[in-house]
Amino acid sequence: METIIAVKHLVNQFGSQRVHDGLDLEIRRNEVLGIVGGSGSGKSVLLRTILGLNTPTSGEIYFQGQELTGMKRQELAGLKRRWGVMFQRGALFSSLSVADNIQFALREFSHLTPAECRELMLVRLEMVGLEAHVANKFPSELSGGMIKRVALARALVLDPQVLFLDEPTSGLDPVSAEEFDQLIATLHHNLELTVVMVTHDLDSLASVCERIAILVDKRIVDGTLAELLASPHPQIRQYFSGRRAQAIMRENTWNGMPTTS
Ligand SMILES: Nc1ncnc2c1ncn2[C@@H]1O[C@H](COP(=O)(O)OP(=O)(O)OP(=O)(O)O)[C@@H](O)[C@H]1O
Repeated sequence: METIIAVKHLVNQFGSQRVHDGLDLEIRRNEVLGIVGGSGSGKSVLLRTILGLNTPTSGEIYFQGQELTGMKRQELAGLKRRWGVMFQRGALFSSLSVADNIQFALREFSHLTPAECRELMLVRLEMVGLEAHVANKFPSELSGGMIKRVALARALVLDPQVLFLDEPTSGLDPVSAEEFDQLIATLHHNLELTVVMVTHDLDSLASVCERIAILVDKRIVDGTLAELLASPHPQIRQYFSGRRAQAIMRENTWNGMPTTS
């Protein structure tokens, strides 16, 4: 499968703390990649570096073969318009209605008329399973699950090639989290989206992610969930050894899924 984003030889150091040390990662077109790792292992810093929100100590990021690091700001902004990002907790503008939150980037970056923007906004609302009347509400009037869906609609508004999700199911009850996972899987399938999600949610890993990149020893080890569960690496074993992980492994019946007992 074609590589759409490549991270090469990435080093991130804050003072004396080295978070990434020669990290390589390939994101393949049209896959759902889960990024996992223990608390403080550097998942957010990795995501922020790929998104251009953190300047790395050294290393390169490529998008469709073009090196982003060192690219002119305007050129970079043009390329990144093809990326949708859903930050943790939604990060909606609290003073704007749902409609205006979703239309924000459209107004800024597209040449659509206000009527066309509204129409596209309503299409995105429907895509994420929300009814049209939600458009008139404000973030404070929404449930946690609805906020996530609005944030997802906003991330999809410019028709991205790549969708980045930071802890998409955090704070949701198990039923809402499962529904959200299903929504992501459906959108991935219908829109042929490449999806990159940082998550602690083992259900999401099991049900949505086709490949998993785990941060260990300041670098990435990647594979399918089955491959990582079979890994002899002590930190990977430790990450997946909790009772919750064991329960998920028992509940799921993938072909060839090994057990770690
Ligand atoms: N801007 C910064 N300045 C200094 N240290 C930072 C900065 N950003 C992150 N760090 C440090 O880098 C390390 C990795 O942080 P990061 O937020 O990427 O971890 P994480 O894997 O996302 O953790 P969690 O799962 O708990 O959110 C942490 O020790 C953090 O304190």
